[in-house]
Amino acid sequence: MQTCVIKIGSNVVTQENGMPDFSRIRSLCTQVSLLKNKGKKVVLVTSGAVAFGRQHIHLPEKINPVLKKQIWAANGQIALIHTYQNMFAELGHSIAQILVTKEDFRDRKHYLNMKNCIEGLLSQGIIPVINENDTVAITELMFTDNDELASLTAAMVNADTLILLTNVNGVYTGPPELPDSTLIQMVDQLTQNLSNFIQASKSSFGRGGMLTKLNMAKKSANLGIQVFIANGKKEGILNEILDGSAICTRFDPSPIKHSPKKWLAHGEQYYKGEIMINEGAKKALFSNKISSLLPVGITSCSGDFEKGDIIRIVDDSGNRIGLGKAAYSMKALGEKIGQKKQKPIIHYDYLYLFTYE
Ligand SMILES: Nc1ncnc2c1ncn2[C@@H]1O[C@H](COP(=O)(O)OP(=O)(O)O)[C@@H](O)[C@H]1O
Ligand SMILES: N[C@@H](CCC(=O)OP(=O)(O)O)C(=O)O
Repeated sequence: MQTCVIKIGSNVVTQENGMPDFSRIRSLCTQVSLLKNKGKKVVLVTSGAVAFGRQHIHLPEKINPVLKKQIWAANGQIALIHTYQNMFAELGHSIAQILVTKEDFRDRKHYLNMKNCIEGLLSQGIIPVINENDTVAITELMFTDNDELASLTAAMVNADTLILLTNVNGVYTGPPELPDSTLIQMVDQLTQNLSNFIQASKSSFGRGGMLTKLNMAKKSANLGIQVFIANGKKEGILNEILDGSAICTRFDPSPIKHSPKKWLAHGEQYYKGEIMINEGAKKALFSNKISSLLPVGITSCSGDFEKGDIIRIVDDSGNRIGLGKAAYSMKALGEKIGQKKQKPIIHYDYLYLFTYE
């Protein structure tokens, strides 16, 4: 482990009665500090703004639930980040707050700016502490939950490890509280689909539940990032993960993907246009040879994309094939469709095929 993104769930930073769990947060800060002292780079993604805010701000029942969440998050984020700031300061570390929305991952420029900032912080030994900007991120602008944000962050900073800390030891074969349920300790490419094991239940402050954790863990592992879903309430868990003794679920990583492909892997909700390709182009993309996508293999395009936007590729039956970064705009492509000897619309380095998943 060299660069690690650690996601701390709402139910890790709160007690069962919903009050902030300061001793747990202190323990995690101490554990992170130990990792840093061993030379590891650590990025934290922490939930808890809503849970912290709810403790201090009492709102009338009739207020719209979305507005309630915005108010609690806007208030609670202050206490949450101060808690981390004070506790890390006692351990001799500086932190930085980064609040993000999905929009920041959509645009390659925003994405690279954010990536540069986080890398800059890491190079100065500062711990980036990330949360979703819940005051602006509502409905379709929202990440599924912070597990998705953590997984996007791990891909962005080229982390080799992603740790999703929650209140159970990992993924079980049934409800974790039932004696028949067993912990799945290792997941790899050959492991059968686990989603049937997951119950819809989640913590009272959490959002996505175990299913998002599972999906995000699989996606990250496919990009070459090793993932652990582990119990953040367990004392010394980070050190146990580091020395291999943790009782948790580990997702074995596939070979590492090139960095732009990692950005694209999470881009399915962000694409701005779609291009349909013919059978010959499909064969070329899926062959063992490194192939960029050329206009000659394109039969039609739709949407409105500019150079640098993410575009989705479909085959002539409309099946989704992959995503890519447009090398030029939809307008420029319109004049080249079906023509030979034109510049690739998607360069191989910026092409992500869904077969990787
Ligand atoms: N098969 C399963 N294995 C493990 N946990 C499960 C499973 N099915 C449902 N869960 C529930 O998922 C919860 C964790 O998800 P969530 O509440 O979103 O956590 P967090 O707030 O840490 O993101 C656990 O507390 C557990 O009750
Ligand atoms: N941004 C929200 C986190 C929501 C969320 O994803 O919670 P969780 O499922 O516990 O990680 C907050 O800080 O309250």
